[in-house]
Amino acid sequence: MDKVEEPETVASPLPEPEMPMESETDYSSIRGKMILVSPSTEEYELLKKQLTERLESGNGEIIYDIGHGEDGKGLTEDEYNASVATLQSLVSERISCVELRKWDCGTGIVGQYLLRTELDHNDFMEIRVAVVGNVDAGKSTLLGVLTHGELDNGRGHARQRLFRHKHEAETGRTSSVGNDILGFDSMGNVVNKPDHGTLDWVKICEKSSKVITFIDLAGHERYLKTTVFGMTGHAPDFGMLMIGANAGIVGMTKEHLGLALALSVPVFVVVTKIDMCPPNVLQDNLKLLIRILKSSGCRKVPVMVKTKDDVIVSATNFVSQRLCPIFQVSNVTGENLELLTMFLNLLKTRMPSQDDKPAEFQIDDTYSVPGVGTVVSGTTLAGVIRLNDTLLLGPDPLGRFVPITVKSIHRKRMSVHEVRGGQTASFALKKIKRSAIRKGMVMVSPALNPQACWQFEGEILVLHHPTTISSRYQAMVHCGSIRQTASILSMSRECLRTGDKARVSFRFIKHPEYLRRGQRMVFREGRTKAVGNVLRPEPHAQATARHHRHDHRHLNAVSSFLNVIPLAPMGIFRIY
Ligand SMILES: Nc1nc2c(ncn2[C@@H]2O[C@H](COP(=O)(O)OP(=O)(O)OP(=O)(O)O)[C@@H](O)[C@H]2O)c(=O)[nH]1
Repeated sequence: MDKVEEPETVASPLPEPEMPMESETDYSSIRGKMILVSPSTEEYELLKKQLTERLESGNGEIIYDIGHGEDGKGLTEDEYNASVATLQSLVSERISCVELRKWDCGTGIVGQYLLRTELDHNDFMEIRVAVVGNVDAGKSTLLGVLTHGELDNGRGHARQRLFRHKHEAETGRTSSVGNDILGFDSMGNVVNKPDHGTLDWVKICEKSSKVITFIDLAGHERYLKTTVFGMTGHAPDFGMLMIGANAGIVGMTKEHLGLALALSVPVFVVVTKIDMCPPNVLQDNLKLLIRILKSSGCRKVPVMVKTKDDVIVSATNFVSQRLCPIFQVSNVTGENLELLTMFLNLLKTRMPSQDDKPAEFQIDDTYSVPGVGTVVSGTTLAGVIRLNDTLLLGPDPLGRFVPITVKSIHRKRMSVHEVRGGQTASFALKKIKRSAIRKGMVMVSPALNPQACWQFEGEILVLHHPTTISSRYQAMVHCGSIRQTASILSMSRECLRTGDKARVSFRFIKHPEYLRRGQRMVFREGRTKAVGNVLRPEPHAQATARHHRHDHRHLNAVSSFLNVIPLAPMGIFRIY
């Protein structure tokens, strides 16, 4: 296919060396390229210590720059080789050291290595990617191709494999939202090996150092409730927005992009079907996409990912910056799929494990498994939960929390002894009926002394409402895995219209919930949408109002998203 002329893209920014770490040790004496070339014994020890610290703070994985000295110059070939040899000797046996790229920066050679810790066979890093986008964008096909390693025929071949697998896996599923997994070993190789079309999740997890879980949320408007629940309740690290090259930005595309933006989930875009799209159509659709991403509402920096260098730059700057990488792929010819795979391999979780914090687990589903009993699935938000730990489960309809013991733990259907912050898991629980548990409940360490609340104060921004919202208005609150109708008790303004911001006091209508300050929330009913933060949960006994300072920045950013209105196809604000 003819390459499409570059539309008004933003050039890939030049790679920045990683920021120096905050550390108690003074590393200034080893900050220089020549040190890695031939370090003294003392310098070598400092390098080793620095590397260990960086790996720890990077959750077992970092990208190591070679040749970025203080003078900004690169290395000669010999110096580069000596530096690589030093690096390889610095890392222990259990750390893989893989060259990502090596290039001449004009003043010499520089390079980047991926260092990744090999984990025990029942441990792996976990990245959750929410897959959003309109129906027919090629989502099931892409997931089928990525996870089964076989290209599509353009008539649904890859999709069939995925569906068959899903059907077969049905009995062992751990979440009501469809999931697919892609495992990478410590060297960054894909470990998925379908056996007669079927993927064994336990085998994948055992061989993986990193597992990408795709949370399938894309689809039709009538499933928007599920999409919102998935984006709030499943705590995705990233959003993958799928767009068909021919169709462009249609249907739910903007709605899903807006939702990710409102919830501060970094998004990358995958444009599929480039093999069957006339170049001028592709170019027009990309132009519109870039215009939307760059609009004052989104304020993203779109980057067309065309080379391995673009992948590395995008992946390393994805979390901290406003980058929005855009991939253009074909599931039929396989074009650029290797770039997307490499990008997925380099993604890092946004959720620190926080091992030293008290355990917190949010429940997003419950099951009754024959022979096992009651099983809950969800995400560990902080701390470490081990087999036989006793946690407090609640709140029940009366706002109580009851002690509960963890009988067994599964991560992606694999039996494990513990689970930590940022990881999804399912627990078999002792002596409790499934009917006593509902989505939105939590299991937390007794040290947290959890309190349930019927009421809370939030700060919201109304993204769309046909008329005005006033007190007693009711809508669904989505907050973490909580999904319950709440009624407005009072507001800091008399009434709210599209674009208004206010402090609002809410009351749940059915049962109390466990909320934390600062949690993101979505408030919606039909086409009415608002986003915001929980400012102050009000535990039963504590109704005294306290003054809080708020951070208005995020709401302002989302607020300016309203400027996208003129781009909306029907002239209605359909974007969060
Ligand atoms: N030529 C070509 N066809 C593709 C490509 N990707 C998907 N298709 C075809 O497009 C059709 C729709 O793909 P799906 O994967 O079902 O689309 P979807 O977004 O998952 O749709 P839903 O699952 O219904 O939400 C299928 O017939 C695929 O074979 C591609 O890159 N090139």
